[in-house]
Amino acid sequence: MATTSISSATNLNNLTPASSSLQKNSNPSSAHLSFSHSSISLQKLSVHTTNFNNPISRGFSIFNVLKTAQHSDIASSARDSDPVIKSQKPTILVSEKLGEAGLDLLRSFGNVECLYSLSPEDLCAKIGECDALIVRSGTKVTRQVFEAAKGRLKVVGRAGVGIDNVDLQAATEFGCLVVNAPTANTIAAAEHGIALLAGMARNVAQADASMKAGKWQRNKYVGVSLVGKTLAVMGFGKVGSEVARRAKGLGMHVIAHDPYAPADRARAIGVDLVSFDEAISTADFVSLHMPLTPTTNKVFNDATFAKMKKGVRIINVARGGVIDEDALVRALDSGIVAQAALDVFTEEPPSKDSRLVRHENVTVTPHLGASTKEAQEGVAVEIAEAVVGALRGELSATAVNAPMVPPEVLSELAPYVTLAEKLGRLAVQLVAGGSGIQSVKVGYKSARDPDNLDTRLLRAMITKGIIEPISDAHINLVNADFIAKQKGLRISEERVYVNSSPENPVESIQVQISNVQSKFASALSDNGNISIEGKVKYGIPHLTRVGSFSVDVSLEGNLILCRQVDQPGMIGQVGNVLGERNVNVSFMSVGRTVKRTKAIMAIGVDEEPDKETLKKIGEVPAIDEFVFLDL
Ligand SMILES: NC(=O)C1=CN([C@@H]2O[C@H](COP(=O)(O)OP(=O)(O)OC[C@H]3O[C@@H](n4cnc5c(N)ncnc54)[C@H](O)[C@@H]3O)[C@@H](O)[C@H]2O)C=CC1
Ligand SMILES: O=C(O)C(=O)COP(=O)(O)O
Repeated sequence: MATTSISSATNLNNLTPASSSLQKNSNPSSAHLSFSHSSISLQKLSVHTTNFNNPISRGFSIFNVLKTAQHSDIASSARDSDPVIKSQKPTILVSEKLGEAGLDLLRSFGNVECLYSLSPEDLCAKIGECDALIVRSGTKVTRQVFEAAKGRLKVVGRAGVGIDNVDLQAATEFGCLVVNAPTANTIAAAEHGIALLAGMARNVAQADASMKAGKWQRNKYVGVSLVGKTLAVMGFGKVGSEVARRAKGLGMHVIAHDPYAPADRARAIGVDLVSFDEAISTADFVSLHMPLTPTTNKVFNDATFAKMKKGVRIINVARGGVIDEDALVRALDSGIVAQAALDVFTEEPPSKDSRLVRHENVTVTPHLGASTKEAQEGVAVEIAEAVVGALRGELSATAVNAPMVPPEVLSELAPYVTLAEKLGRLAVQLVAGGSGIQSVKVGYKSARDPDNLDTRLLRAMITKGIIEPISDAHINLVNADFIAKQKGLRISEERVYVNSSPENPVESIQVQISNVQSKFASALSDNGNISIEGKVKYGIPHLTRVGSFSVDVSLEGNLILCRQVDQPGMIGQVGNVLGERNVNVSFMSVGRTVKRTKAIMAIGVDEEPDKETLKKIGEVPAIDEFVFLDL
């Protein structure tokens, strides 16, 4: 039995329903939940629907979890010719140049707008109309962008590797998935690194400029050889290891520093993994291939240059920010660094009078590492597939800020995901006004080994079900844990082994809200928690227990729960009230603990009964309490 705590709770005032209990004779208008801190009422429970002709409209894809609309050629040509449907297609903004093959793929799915020179203000003004944004390194996707999107932006696709230009924290808070294209430009970046290494060693750029200025300076541009020299690769990931492989081919001795790289991968290429200090102090050439993170920011500075061999040469095709550029100018001036070849800069483009760029021992290129035809086509397709997949509700293998849930797990969990959300929604509607929700316990009964049951999705959906009806938050797999934590909601999970078919990932899900009053006292179990339980039957979510009462109703439409004295004729009496008011009953189920004592009646209704109808139900003599729930 495993219990996972998500967050510790403070008081969750903003999850406090304001309405009071729905005990018998209460004003039926209170049958409609309203909440003290905002104007959100039960009406909010009708799931937000944008409804383009694809599944993102259905609230949770990764978001609503599963793809429901498949993309066929017929469907897409119909969409293209119908102006109404066309306007319902997702809008994908491409803010930097992207390869045609990727654009074609995007166009087959959504309305694609390519706007390549948007100012930050223009981007913020535009983003509220977009479902997806595709950028390269030149667009800063800041918190302001996510704020301006007002919840519409679902995916940011980074057509490349580095995501340092995207505010990931803000993306996560706003429930926006960020995907990148991590593989298609690896070789291009590695080749550019090698080009800079060899070009720098032989002064190719400087000699070229000199000749174009009419000079012939053979003595000035004597270079250094690469063979037998030591190259330190800093960051032994995809690009770094390809640089290492190529440098070995040039006869260099290659060492690498990477705190996270497996030693056997390095050994396989004939590279020694060493400490940071050993790498920088023994190398003749230092090539940078780590990402820009708070840890790597300006990691090459006065102190680290001072540890390097005099006359060292530096190549940077990673990110400008890993170098303190003023310190590099000082190291170049003092001769510690003989030469530098730089593709990337702290500020891009750097200022025209940048001392670093103008330094005679520095070779520069304008962030061209990924800029080969082949890489750009590859990156464009890689990112287009990831963005389209995300918009369809699939979880991308290249998601940067969401847990990976493989497609087979997603499809298996689909009905349980709906069950989880509905149980969350139902449970929160049972909380009485004045109660602050702090702690939710979720129990999964399953025949599966805990390692074989990924509950993140279910937990996210329960969180969604609990929080969305009573706040403005839109919750998905990306932001569920963050928002729960932010709201002081602690969700603990418990998996209980049951001896049933392991074919079913989950036998039942129980949601308990602790330490609260309930507006439907019968929903409280013996331990005082609001407790409901559900199962998936024939692919349809069912409510199977309320408090200590067994019931069996499919979780569709609206639900009235009544507690009454278990006696003949109750179903008929309530049915009559509803029938007279033209409210169609879709199903009914009665559950009791002991014969002829108390029973719970669960009534599914197609229409929402008006106040008068609810009042009349309350007036049926044997009914002790009732509650109307919007699923
Ligand atoms: N100039 C350009 O056009 C391009 C630049 N890049 C940049 O190159 C860098 C590497 O890209 P990939 O190899 O694809 O990424 P990667 O994620 O495969 O490799 C990065 C490696 O850096 C390592 N690392 C992290 N922190 C480190 C630290 N403090 N010290 C040493 N190593 C550390 C990681 O363990 C990882 O192995 C990224 O910053 C990316 O943005 C990538 C492609 C094109
Ligand atoms: O992929 C990366 O990290 C790059 O730096 C490439 O940047 P770009 O897409 O060419 O602006």
